[in-house]
Amino acid sequence: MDDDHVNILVVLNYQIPLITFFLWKKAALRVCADGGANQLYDCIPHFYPHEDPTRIRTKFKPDLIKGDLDSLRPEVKAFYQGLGTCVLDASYDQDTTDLHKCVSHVLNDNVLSDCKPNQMRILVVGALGGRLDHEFGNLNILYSFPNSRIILINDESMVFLLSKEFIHRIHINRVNEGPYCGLIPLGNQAKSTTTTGLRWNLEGQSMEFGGLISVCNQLQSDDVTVMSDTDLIWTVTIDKVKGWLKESIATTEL
Ligand SMILES: Nc1ncnc2c1ncn2[C@@H]1O[C@H](COP(=O)(O)OP(=O)(O)OP(=O)(O)O)[C@@H](O)[C@H]1O
Ligand SMILES: Cc1ncc(C[n+]2csc(CCO)c2C)c(N)n1
Repeated sequence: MDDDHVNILVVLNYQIPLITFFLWKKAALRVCADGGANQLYDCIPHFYPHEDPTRIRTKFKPDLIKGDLDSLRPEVKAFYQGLGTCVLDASYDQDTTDLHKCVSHVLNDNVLSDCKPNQMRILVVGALGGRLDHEFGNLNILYSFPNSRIILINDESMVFLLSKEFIHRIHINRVNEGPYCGLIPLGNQAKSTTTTGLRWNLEGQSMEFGGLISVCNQLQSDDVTVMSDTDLIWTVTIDKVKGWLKESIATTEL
């Protein structure tokens, strides 16, 4: 997380993980996808039970709410608009998800002056573990914007796409990440994948659903390399005790 990229946080309409508070501090822009704003509004006072709810909600003000706005509650919209949050209605589009609308806006509409799309890292919370159709929609975002840096993240896992165009060298921050990982050929057969740095490396094998897919693999090095003829989903677990999660709420300045 600590490199040259500009972090953009997108909050979805599902349980807000603890790591959100750590990512909030690191983000240059905070976006809620439609009902993601309800989640934020509702959960903040629970995370900070000793604080005045309005004061603490004001501290966690999103910059933007975008979507078809069929989930955003009127009092939540009014509250954040009153604080200056920009609310964008894209209800004319019923073919793409609210997450798609947010990511497309962030990448294409010059939301951060001086920051080009290739400098951005979009961190999405609330994408994993909920409704399965939404979860597939959320994974589909990785395939819809394959040349962008988009990470789905919760307190258990982080997930991103490895494009077949590159040989990937993934640096593992072992304080926060591991020990488990997976390489998933979602959608297509991967005819040949080669890895290093894993307990069960692939050596040119084929992977496909119904046959071999690499789940419950383990990290064995601080650097993992992956080369494949097909885009692959990479996922790695997040250590629940150390690192980011420990820092998450405790160090948030109020
Ligand atoms: N249960 C869930 N599990 C995982 N992701 C979810 C879930 N519910 C919503 N999301 C994500 O949050 C975004 C905003 O959801 P919201 O409930 O506001 O709208 P929706 O009408 O259900 O979704 P959409 O308009 O995108 O179809 C969705 O685009 C999706 O990415
Ligand atoms: C084949 C097909 N399946 C589902 C939808 C519906 N849909 C997809 S994304 C979305 C959310 C809009 O915010 C809705 C309603 C569609 N349009 N086309």
